[in-house]
Amino acid sequence: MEGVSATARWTAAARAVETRRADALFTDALAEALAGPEGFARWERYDNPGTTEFLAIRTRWLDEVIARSAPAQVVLVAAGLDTRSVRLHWPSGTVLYELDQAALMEWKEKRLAELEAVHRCDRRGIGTDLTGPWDGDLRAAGWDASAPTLWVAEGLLFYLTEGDARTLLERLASLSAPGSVLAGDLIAHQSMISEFTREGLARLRADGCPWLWGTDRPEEFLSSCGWTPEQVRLPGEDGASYGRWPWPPLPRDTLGFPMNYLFTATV
Ligand SMILES: C[S@@+](CC[C@H](N)C(=O)[O-])C[C@H]1O[C@@H](n2cnc3c(N)ncnc32)[C@H](O)[C@@H]1O
Repeated sequence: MEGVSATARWTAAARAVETRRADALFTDALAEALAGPEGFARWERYDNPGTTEFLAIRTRWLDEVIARSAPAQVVLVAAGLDTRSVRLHWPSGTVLYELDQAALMEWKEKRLAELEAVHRCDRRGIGTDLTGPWDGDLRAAGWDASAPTLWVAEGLLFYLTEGDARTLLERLASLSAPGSVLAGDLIAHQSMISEFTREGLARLRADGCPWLWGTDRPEEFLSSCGWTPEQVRLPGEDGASYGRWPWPPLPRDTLGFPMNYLFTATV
């Protein structure tokens, strides 16, 4: 696994670390095996104050969005080594589509089979490039354009150029039947210039998986892509702390601090 795909092992390692805690916000029993030594090496290499805490909060927050929305079809846009198909309880009949780069999906299928993973929904993995015309691959896998979809773009948008992220979100909006929801995360532009993240950013760049952009106006960005923002939260804010965020929530215009936005939006 190379380039940006390898970042999936980093976030799997972060889920494994959370899983080991007595007060874990979720249990991902496969994360340790999926991360492997490479994932843990990256977890150490990219760690910044708040990074591991944020990844745990993000996972839990999106788990709750999924539980609340409970749509019949869910698409993990850049699924990486996510194991929600195994670890969440899905209403019967749920179809979960996982999109990610072909090499990653191939590796993941093989590893999940070796680990004898038992999926609790109808899971369909699709290898595709999210900067290309990927929706044909999704349709071919059985996705129903006439039914609402919950799209989950977790840990993806800042690895794309702003133009590619915009094209992707616009395409998701145009594909979405009424009642569809988009959930995910964005990084703040400030994080790209913060001293706190400088070393981590340089390491990501050196490893061929740089963060490419961020925005300090998440609501405006989502609206301009055809989405109506519903919830936008910084870690530590109401409903996005879980006792895991060690600092008070920072005002949005606190310059120089790394920040991540969690969001939901509707069409
Ligand atoms: C940090 S990982 C996040 C994975 C997963 N959502 C998680 O939270 O663990 C970023 C993922 O984006 C995927 N990705 C980045 N650019 C992509 C593209 N153009 N097409 C498909 N997948 C892409 C990578 O392969 C990788 O799995």
